[in-house]
This record gives sequence, structure tokens and C-alpha cells, in this order.
Amino acid sequence: MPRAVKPKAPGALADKKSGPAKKAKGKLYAMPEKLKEGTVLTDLAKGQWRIGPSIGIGGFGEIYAASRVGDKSQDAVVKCEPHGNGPLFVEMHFYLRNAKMDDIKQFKQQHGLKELGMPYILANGSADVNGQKHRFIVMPRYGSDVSKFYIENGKRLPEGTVYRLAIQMLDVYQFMHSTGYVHADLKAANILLGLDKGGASQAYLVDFGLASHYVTGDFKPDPKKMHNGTIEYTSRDAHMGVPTRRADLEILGYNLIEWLGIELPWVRDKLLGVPLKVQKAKESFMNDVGTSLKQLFPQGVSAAIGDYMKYVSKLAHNEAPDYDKCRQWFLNALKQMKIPNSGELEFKLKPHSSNNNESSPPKTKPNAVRKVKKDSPRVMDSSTDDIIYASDEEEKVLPKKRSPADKRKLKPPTVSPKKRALQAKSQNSPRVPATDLSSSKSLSGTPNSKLNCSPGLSLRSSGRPGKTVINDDLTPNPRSKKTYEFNFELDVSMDANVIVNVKRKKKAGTGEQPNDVNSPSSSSSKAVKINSASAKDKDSPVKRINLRKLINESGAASPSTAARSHSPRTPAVTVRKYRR
Ligand SMILES: Nc1ncnc2c1ncn2[C@@H]1O[C@H](COP(=O)(O)OP(=O)(O)OP(=O)(O)O)[C@@H](O)[C@H]1O
Repeated sequence: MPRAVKPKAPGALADKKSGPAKKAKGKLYAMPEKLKEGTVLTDLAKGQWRIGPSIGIGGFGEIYAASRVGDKSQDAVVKCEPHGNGPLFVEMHFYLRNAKMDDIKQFKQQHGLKELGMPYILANGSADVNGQKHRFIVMPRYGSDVSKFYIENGKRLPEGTVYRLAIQMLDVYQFMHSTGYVHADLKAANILLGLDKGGASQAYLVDFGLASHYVTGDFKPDPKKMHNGTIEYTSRDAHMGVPTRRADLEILGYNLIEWLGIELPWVRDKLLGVPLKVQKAKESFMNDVGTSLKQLFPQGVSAAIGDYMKYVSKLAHNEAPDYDKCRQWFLNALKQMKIPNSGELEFKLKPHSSNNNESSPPKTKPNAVRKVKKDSPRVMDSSTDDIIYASDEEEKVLPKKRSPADKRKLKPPTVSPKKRALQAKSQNSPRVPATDLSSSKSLSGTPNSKLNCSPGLSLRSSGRPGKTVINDDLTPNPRSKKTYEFNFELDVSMDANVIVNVKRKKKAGTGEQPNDVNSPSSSSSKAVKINSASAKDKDSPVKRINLRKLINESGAASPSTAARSHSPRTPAVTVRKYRR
């Protein structure tokens, strides 16, 4: 039995086998079937992989140790997700198109790098598991993730290690950005140490399920993707649904602060459940990041963190970051601390280290900037294309056969917003305050589209701490455990897919049970249904919910709706407070 299955992921590849027949009542999201140890999966190139123990469960899929049939060592991993899920599809295509071994090798040569924390794909395919179609990818196996050390240390990492990780992650960003993509979900749980001999000197950035083309044109907020990522670290641009290179750098910055043992303000203030509040907090934080950092670091802000965050706050949305400059700030800090930028990454804290300092790096500005060849990004204009949509083409893309060099890499395992808009100095970076996101003008130039949410209501993002949230219309999100009470009107455009979950309040003393109403509507249905049981009940709060299509008197879609149907990015749903 599937552990949970959504009836159908829009636009996804789910075939009949993964269709509604397997729906688990009451569940809205899909998790993979469990693969039994010893199961053999055959990839598209007819390579065979034996499944070992499960070594990780992400928000959408499961990761197993695996060995090539005939090999003993479980030096690979298989990541498996139901075919209808978007993230693994996106991740697989990113690897197949952009992270080939040769590209990685070439980048390393060009930039004089011994190692690059960029994973690659060994194989991919599809498999039927308990009658449900799954997609899998095979990758090299890496070691422990950095979050393990962060937690073990009481939520901090040695300062020198923080700076080394920053340098290594900037290398990965530079590679990824040179392919036209951003990662958008860097966090300690997605950074794994290598397993090769000396592997612990290099960290690898995994989980490319949110990879997308970054924008090079205008800054257009996209309600469909707002708040994507892991809520603690989601960048201000990602809160508005815009993938940018500066956003990746900002995400890294929030992580660096946290790794230094400092609680991020929106975490400290317990705002994570409300993405809009987190967004506002980040905007106010970044408006005057110098002052914000001083308040956060009572013992003094390191020059590296201060310079980096100030630099990030000034980048334009379509500007190529100066990776060398950023790396140099961290290199200078390491130099001052007399910590070499080589050898195994140290995760043990020194006994007398303070919350964010092993030894104090300078508070003065570094001046020397290492000169390295500028890379010439293969930039793709993403104003119209920033997500890889599911199609059968994947079945035709054959992965590279494992080369002897690949084999050598695989070794036996050991272990696993208000002022900001006004202050955005560049015309290219028209930041929109979070408070204005509800106004029609701020949304993609679609004057008729409204998204007026109460501060406590987020349409799809639930602000799950530490967990990746993806609004991509491919992947169903886990149902929020929160119950909101609200009165509103829904104007539903012709092309909307809407699910309204209404939990009826239990009346005191009546012994009534709460009543769930699920009211789905789609482009194909003109009438919007509400559960008849609740509609009959005149006293029920459910009765105060009005759902109607935006249709004019002649029965045609209203001009605004028609206009919207040309723009898949405009919000399909209008939520307004219901006034009686
Ligand atoms: N190549 C690998 N080698 C070893 N362990 C891995 C590898 N890839 C992933 N893992 C482990 O599995 C966990 C989940 O992986 P991953 O983040 O890719 O899954 P996910 O479903 O996309 O998760 P989420 O979206 O919730 O972050 C990681 O935190 C890590 O511990």
C-alpha cells in the first residue's frame, strides 16, 4: 500500500498505476513506497543497482545506500520518489543537463580547484514498487550531513569551519550559476561530507529539487512560487517567487549566521509558521544589515560576515555576484585565525570558544582580492522559462556510463519587507515590500489579480521549519496541521485548481464532531460544490463561505479572467475578507 498518495499531480507523469486507485484517504501528499533491501533496480542504460539500507528520508523521497550489482561496496545512493512528484524530476534533469563529470572537471581546472562540492548523477530510471510507478536516480554516496555536527555541538559550528564551508559553497554556487541555474535550498542538512580518503575536507551541496533558471530580465514576483525553500533561510527574492543569484548568496548568509551559533531573528521571534511575517522580518533585517548584525552579535560581528552580508544586500536582482570578492573575505578571516583552508573540516568546538568565536577575526575591512579568471556564465533568459516541466523526454535521456574515474571516486562507506523597496538602489532590483504583495499592482503587472491574505493565512506554504516547501504545481505539499478560522470570499478564475479545506468548529456542549469540508474545483467544473451536509446546516460557519467563478453575465469568463488565462503566473485565486 502506498504510504500516502495524491490523486493526481497536475502536469506530472503519473500513469494509471499511480493514479487515484491508490489514493490513501485523507492524505494529500505522496511519499514513496518502501524499497526492500536487496531489491534490484534497472536503470535506463540497463545498469543494475542493489538496494541497501535506507540512509535518509527527505520531505518527498527516501534515500538508500546502493551497490552496483556485482560490486560489494555500497558506494552509491538511490533516491526514489513517486513518479508524480516534481522535485526529483527537476533534480534529475538538472544533473543530466548541467552536472556532467566533464563539466565539473573543466570548471575545476579553469578555477584551479582540487575539489568541487558538486554531485553528479550515475544513473536514472523508473521502477514499479508495489504497483506504483516511481522515479529513481543513482548518485555517489557521501558522508554525514553538516546538520548532524551543528546539532551535536549545541547548534553551532567552529568559526573557521563556517568560513571554509562558505568558500566551498560559493564555489558550488559559481559552478551552478555558470549553468544558468540557482540552487535555492542551501542548508546544513543539504551539505554532506565526502567519503573518499580525505573526503572530510570537502563538503557537497545536494538536493537540487528546487533548482531553476535564474532571472536575467525584469523582476516579476510569481505568486505560484512564493516562499519556496526552507522557511528559515528562504531569501527575500524567493519569498516573492523570483529565482536570483543574489538569493542563493542571501540563503548562504542566513545559514552562516546560524552556524555561528546565532539565532536568526525570525526564528527567535517564532515567526516560522507565517511566511509573510518571516519575509517582513528578513526585509527589515536586510534594510540596514550592518546595524542588524551588530544587534545580533553582541560580541562583535566578524568583518567577513559583515562585508558579505552588506555586499549581498546591495546586489541587483540580475547582477552576477563577485564570487572571488566574497571568498576573499572568508579567506582573510581564516588567515587572521591562522586556520588553513585545507585538510579535514573540523567540527569539534574548542572547549573555551564563545558562541561565535574561536579567535576573533579582524573587524577591519580586508583589501586584497584574489584575481581569478572571470567565468562567462551561460546565462539563460528565464523570464519565460524557469522550471523544467514534466514530460516523457526523461525516458530518452541516457545517463553516462560510469567511467573508471567515477569508480575511483566511489569508496566504501563509513557512515550520512517596507523600506527595502525604496532603498533598493538599483533600478534593476525593484524589491517589492511584503506588505505590498497583496496589492494588485505589485503582482506581475496584472491589475485584476488580487491576493489579499490575512496575515495568518498562506495559500499553500505552511512554513515548515527545517523542511523544504515547494509550490510548483507538480508536487503536492503535505497537509498543514494548523487549523485556521476565517470568513472569506473566493473568486476563482476559470483555470484554477482550488482545494478549500474547512474545519468546522466544534460547538460547545452539543457533542458535535468537527466536520471537514473539502471543496475542490477545477477548470472543467463550472459549479463549485460544497459538501452538502454542511451546506444544509444553516448554523454552520461553513455556510458563510462563498465560492464563485469569475464569469460575466453572458456566461463567458470576465475580461480579467480571460486576460489571466494568458498568464500562467498570475494568481488564480482571489481571497478576500468576507464582510457581512
Ligand atoms: N548522495 C548522498 N549520500 C549520502 N546521503 C545522502 C545523499 N543524498 C542525500 N542523503 C541523505 O538523505 C537526506 C535527504 O536527502 P535530500 O535532501 O536529497 O532529500 P529530499 O527529499 O529532497 O529532502 P528535503 O527536500 O526535505 O530537503 C540528506 O539530508 C542526507 O542525509
